[in-house]
Amino acid sequence: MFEEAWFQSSLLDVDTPETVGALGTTVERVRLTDGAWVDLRRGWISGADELFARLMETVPWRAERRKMYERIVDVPRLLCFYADGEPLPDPLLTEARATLDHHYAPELGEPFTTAGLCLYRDGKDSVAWHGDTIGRGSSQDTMVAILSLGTPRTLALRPRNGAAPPLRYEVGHGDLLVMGGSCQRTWEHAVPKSARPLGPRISVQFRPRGVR
Ligand SMILES: O=C(O)CCC(=O)C(=O)O
Ligand SMILES: [Fe+2]
Repeated sequence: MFEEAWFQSSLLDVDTPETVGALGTTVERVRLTDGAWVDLRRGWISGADELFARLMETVPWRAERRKMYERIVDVPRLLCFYADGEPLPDPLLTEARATLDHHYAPELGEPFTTAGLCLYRDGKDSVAWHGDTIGRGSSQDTMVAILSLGTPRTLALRPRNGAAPPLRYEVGHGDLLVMGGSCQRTWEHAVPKSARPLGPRISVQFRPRGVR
């Protein structure tokens, strides 16, 4: 139902063939404080309408509940996690990951092995301020590469020490944003709720083993 609304308002690129673009010099790096950085590659995947539709359809999206401040609350987005060694839900994501590995392996020193998928059904879905610090990201430099599909949303970043104002990146259909260096432990990120009626967004987070 909600995907129809999004397609009616977009029909962005139905005639464009699905392509995972090159990275190389198309990636723009923004250096943050404390050894954190963000890479941006707008329009990395073109012709991604069909990919979006396939993921909506084929991923076994799950609602989760979590304990927060002594209460059990609904997680405000749907989730699906592909562990190390599990096949990704779409061949285009496998190709995207191979392209990331080719570009980042020299700097990262290891491949991206897991994929976390989030579905933000509308503007009320969100992720609160956090760093991906469940695993090694709490103590080591690492990378988290995020592919955005569907409705553009704001990905906000702020330093944990409060020394700089938050940054806001509008991440759109087919865009790649990579958080690197110390970003998970020295900065936090969030996808804030929006008061505007928004269509759905899918985010695919590629992470190395042991980063969560
Ligand atoms: O949706 C996004 O782009 C970010 C998701 C995120 O930060 C997470 O799942 O850890
Ligand atoms: Fe995160």
